[in-house]
Amino acid sequence: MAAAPATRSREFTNPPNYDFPFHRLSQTLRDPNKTPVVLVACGSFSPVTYLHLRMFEMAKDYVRQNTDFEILGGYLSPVSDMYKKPGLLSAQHRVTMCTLAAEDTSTWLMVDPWEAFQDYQRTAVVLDHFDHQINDVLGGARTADGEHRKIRIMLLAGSDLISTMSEPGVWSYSDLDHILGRYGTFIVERAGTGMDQATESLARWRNNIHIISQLIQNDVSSTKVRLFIRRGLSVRYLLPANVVEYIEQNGLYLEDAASPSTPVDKESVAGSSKKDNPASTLCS
Ligand SMILES: Nc1ncnc2c1ncn2[C@@H]1O[C@H](COP(=O)(O)OP(=O)(O)OP(=O)(O)O)[C@@H](O)[C@H]1O
Ligand SMILES: NC(=O)c1ccc[n+]([C@@H]2O[C@H](COP(=O)(O)O)[C@@H](O)[C@H]2O)c1
Repeated sequence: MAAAPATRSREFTNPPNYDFPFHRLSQTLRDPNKTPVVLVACGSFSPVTYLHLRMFEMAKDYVRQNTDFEILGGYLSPVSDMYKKPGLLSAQHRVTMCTLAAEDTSTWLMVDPWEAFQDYQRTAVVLDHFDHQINDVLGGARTADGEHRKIRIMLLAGSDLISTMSEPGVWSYSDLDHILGRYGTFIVERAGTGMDQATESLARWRNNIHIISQLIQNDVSSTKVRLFIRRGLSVRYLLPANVVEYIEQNGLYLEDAASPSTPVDKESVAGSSKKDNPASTLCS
């Protein structure tokens, strides 16, 4: 297993009026023999879909059947507007849609707006922020006997995101070592990205990489949802009903491109390409 990298700075910049959400975080470990874990999914969520929410359920099943972890909570962390990805609606709308989705469809998912409402933050820093809030500020978890346990933060991602970790220039080595060496990840298989390709060159952290097969293939993507809306097609049952209503009420995604810097014809129903994404060169 890779050696844990040195601890980073614990200085974090919070957006104005920021409070870390923990109303659904369990801080009691049911099984004292297990390692408490919180899952964090980073992404655009423009808009959030049922697939984003299902990733957490898939991870929960996987964890119960294959690991000695116990999941105490899950977070969606929408990326900052400064990420400037094509189709990225304002953070305000994306955070609201994620909150509507999580509150309405789940009992254990929360939305953390920390990353969304400030300058772009690298994923390694986002995970450090969660570690700080959950372990340093909230004090981690306790067993039924009152014994303290540190909660492990782990990244939950689709295989397309993980495959970018093998692309030159997108992630720095030290960030990868921090994310995969110190925290670890659950990778949900995604149509169009082979797992071998996705985990190519990440072998040194293999003990911290858990691969989850999609037993029911579902290839909903935010790109397809945006395209459907622009074409006047229904997106009902691809995302939670209250999110569909919010999109309709606010007339979202009707414009040709949410990002003025990127022509809309770079998006296709087949999915967005990281290579076309100006935000994809993000090494520190
Ligand atoms: N259908 C899916 N299967 C597996 N993982 C998914 C799926 N859709 C999204 N994810 C994962 O969810 C996370 C957040 O994704 P993101 O917000 O980029 O959604 P997206 O649908 O890929 O968006 P876009 O189409 O705008 O690129 C990423 O880790 C991504 O890999
Ligand atoms: N170097 C990095 O930290 C790095 C590189 C690429 C993507 N990411 C993150 O991955 C997520 C990608 O989201 P999308 O799949 O919507 O592009 C975002 O949260 C982004 O911040 C981080």
